[in-house]
Parts: sequence; structure tokens; C-alpha cells
Amino acid sequence: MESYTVGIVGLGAIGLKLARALDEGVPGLKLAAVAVRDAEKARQAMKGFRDRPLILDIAKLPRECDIIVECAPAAVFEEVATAAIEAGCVFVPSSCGQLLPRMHLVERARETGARIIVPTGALLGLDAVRAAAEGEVESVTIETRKPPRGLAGAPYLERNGIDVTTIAQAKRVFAGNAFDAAAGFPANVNVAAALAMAGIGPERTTVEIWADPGVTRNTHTIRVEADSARLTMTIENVPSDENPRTGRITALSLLACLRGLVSTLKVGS
Ligand SMILES: NC(=O)C1=CN([C@@H]2O[C@H](COP(=O)(O)OP(=O)(O)OC[C@H]3O[C@@H](n4cnc5c(N)ncnc54)[C@H](OP(=O)(O)O)[C@@H]3O)[C@@H](O)[C@H]2O)C=CC1
Ligand SMILES: O=C([O-])CC(=O)C(=O)O
Repeated sequence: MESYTVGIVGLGAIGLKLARALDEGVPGLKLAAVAVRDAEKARQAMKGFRDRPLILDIAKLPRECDIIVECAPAAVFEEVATAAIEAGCVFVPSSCGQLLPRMHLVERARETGARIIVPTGALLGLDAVRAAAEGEVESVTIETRKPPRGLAGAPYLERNGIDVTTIAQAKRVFAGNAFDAAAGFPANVNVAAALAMAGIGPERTTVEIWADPGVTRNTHTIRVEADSARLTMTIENVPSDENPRTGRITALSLLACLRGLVSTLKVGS
């Protein structure tokens, strides 16, 4: 079987789990290289790997990799996206909220032959949302509830002087559209961006974000009203140990997404 080479940018809560899973063996995929902030830390993290990948600068990844998976902070997105897209790679972004203000990258990918595959990530149901969006969709909403520590530090909260660390009761800290949610909470609601891209776009997708001391899981509920169906779906994600903002399922979703790129039998659209 032909193998595709994979490069991962960022070995944090998502990237390291994904790297480990690929190193353990996924038919048709080979982890060829990683790009990291701290090479020594990465060497330590990958000590037990069977087949250690190269550690390269982001710009050099496309020389070794067919597929580039971004698992880094939002600030690094543009550099990774540009390198992957200019080289015509398959680009899989975790920080997909960063695509919303950069949709010109999709046009550029059309020219270079690159593909951008947005994973379902910490969300659910994007297959059904995409199907509904082939027909008429009236509304799409997402309500995100996180334990306050999973929202702390978001630029929107800092700009508006909202301190979530001291709240005793659930508090709605944002209501607006997915475009503004992704800008205000770049490390918290990539799910809203993915939902928007699957459905009716970031301006029409409405978002509520709650800091809720009563929940222990990152909880996302999506509601879709369409001419084909009405959907209400909730996912309750266990926060990962390494980064409480990120649900554990995210790395698994990326792994499932990569498998879907090469598997003979693919289930779900
Ligand atoms: N699509 C979705 O559903 C979801 C998306 N996300 C998003 O995915 C992204 C990754 O999340 P997560 O793994 O939890 O984040 P982490 O903070 O756990 O990991 C990010 C990693 O990137 C590394 N890094 C920092 N700067 C660079 C750089 N210049 N080049 C390469 N690597 C770098 C960090 O290294 P160091 O620690 O040494 O600085 C760290 O290892 C985030 O943007 C997050 O918001 C998260 C959850 C769900
Ligand atoms: O893991 C989650 O619950 C969602 C998340 O952080 C994101 O969408 O960025």
C-alpha cells in the first residue's frame, strides 16, 4: 500500500497524541517530520517512538510531507497554512477558527492544488450539518459551556474586563456570530468555526459561550433548523490533562480524519 507522509506542527495536547498514534502505526500514513517551538522538548517527548520523525522548520515541512497537520497556537496558523498551501499539500488545521478571516487561502489552494481538510475536532454532527446545508437551512446555533479555567485568558474576556476565575454561577460571556466568537476566543471555539464552514457561514451562525463552574466537561450543543431535518446534538468532552481548553476527543478526531484520507472503507461523509 502506498504511504502518505505526514508532518505535524506543534506537539502539545493534540499534536503529541496524534504523533504517538501515527508512530504506533496507521496503514497508509507515515509520520515523516514535525515542526516545534522547542526542539529539545520535542526530542524528549518522542523518546519512546519507534521511528522518530525529522524535526524541521515549518517552511521545510512540505519537502518531506504530503499532509501537514497544524496543532499549534492560533498565532502560528498563518505561517503553517501558507507553507502547506503554497506547496500544494493537504492541509489539516486544528486552529480552524483562523481560517475565517483568511478565506483567500481557500482561493489560493484552488490555484496551487492544495486541499484544506477541516476536521470535526471537538465537535460532532458536521456530516449532518453539511447534508442539511445542501438544502435550505434556516438557522444554526452553538452553545458552548466550559469550566471557567477553560476560557481564562481569552482576548474577548480581557478586552471586556471579564474575570471568569472568580464566578460562582454560570455566566454567559459571549453572544454573537461565529466570526466574532473565533476572533475573541481563538483558543476556545474552533468548533464554532468548523460548524460555520460546514453549514451557513460565520455571519449567520450564532454562538453563545458560557463560563460554567457547574460543568466539568467542555460541552457543545448545536441546533440546526433546516427544511430536511431539525438537529439538536450535544457533546460533553473530557478536558485533556495537558490543556484544559482542549477536549481529549480532538486528537482522536484528527486521527480519524487522517485515516479517512487513506482508508478503503470510509464511513460518514
Ligand atoms: N478544532 C477543534 O475542535 C479544536 C482546536 N483546538 C486548537 O488546536 C490548537 C492546538 O491545541 P492544543 O494541542 O490543545 O494546544 P497546546 O497548547 O497543548 O499545544 C500547542 C503546541 O504548539 C507548540 N508551539 C508553539 N509555538 C510553536 C511554533 N512556532 N511552531 C511549532 N509549534 C509551536 C507548543 O509548544 P510550547 O508548549 O513549547 O510552547 C505546544 O506544544 C489550538 O489552536 C487550539 O485552540 C483545540 C481544541 C479543539
Ligand atoms: O475542545 C473543545 O472543547 C473545543 C475547543 O477548545 C475549540 O473548539 O477550540
